[in-house]
Amino acid sequence: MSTLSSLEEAKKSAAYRAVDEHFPKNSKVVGIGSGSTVIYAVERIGQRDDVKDVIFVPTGFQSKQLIIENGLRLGCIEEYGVGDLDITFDGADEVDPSLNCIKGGGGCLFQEKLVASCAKKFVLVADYTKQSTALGFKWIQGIPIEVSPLAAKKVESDLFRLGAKSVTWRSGGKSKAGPAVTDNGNFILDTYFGPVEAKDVDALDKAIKLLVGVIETGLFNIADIAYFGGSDGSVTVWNRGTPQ
Ligand SMILES: O=C[C@H](O)[C@H](O)[C@H](O)COP(=O)(O)O
Repeated sequence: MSTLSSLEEAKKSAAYRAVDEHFPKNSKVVGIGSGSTVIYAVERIGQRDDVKDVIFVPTGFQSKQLIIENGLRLGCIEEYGVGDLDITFDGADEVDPSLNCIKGGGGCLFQEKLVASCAKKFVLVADYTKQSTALGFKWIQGIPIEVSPLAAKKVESDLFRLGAKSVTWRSGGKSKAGPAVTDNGNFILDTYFGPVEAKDVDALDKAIKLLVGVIETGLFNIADIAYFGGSDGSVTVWNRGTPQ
């Protein structure tokens, strides 16, 4: 009998199916995202017999460890440009029916967007709690925005001017006094704008990116397909361009 909770089972079914349906034959370079769902994607990839010569590019410390622990070949994003990765698998914090998503709940948004931007295909894996009608409807802790520590105060005031309802400096929690520090040495401002309609996501992303001091936002509009595991073991698939 499985010892996984139904939420973990949901993540696992989504990740396993996404890998089974999309891992490219004869692939050379594959991007690996971060978070708790992508763990199952890497587990499934590690079970394949055609990955010995494939290079896996991580999106931060956690995914680097995942690649190593699953006996896969580790690469680095510094070697690759747009279109050089065959595919990237990654998790998401909230996804709308147009496949816009919020990412960065685990603080890995910058490297995740970088690696996804270099891939020919970007596949999301998530559990059913991430399916949403509009970004910010369910993920109310705010869009993660990675900022240079030097500019955090300045960007915070900019974000309020852009219409943010709240800006929270992500904390290091009990294990670190002061702000959380990303794998890139930056801070994260979790910024809540209220629900963002799909047609407004791009404009909001661009407006935030223009602020001096912003490294990257957790708004992504580059996914090709999303797999959501259900609590009953089912998997729902959302495709770009197909009404959900
Ligand atoms: O920074 C973290 C990433 O964007 C994750 O992919 C995202 O938070 C989803 O994580 P999980 O699969 O644990 O829900």
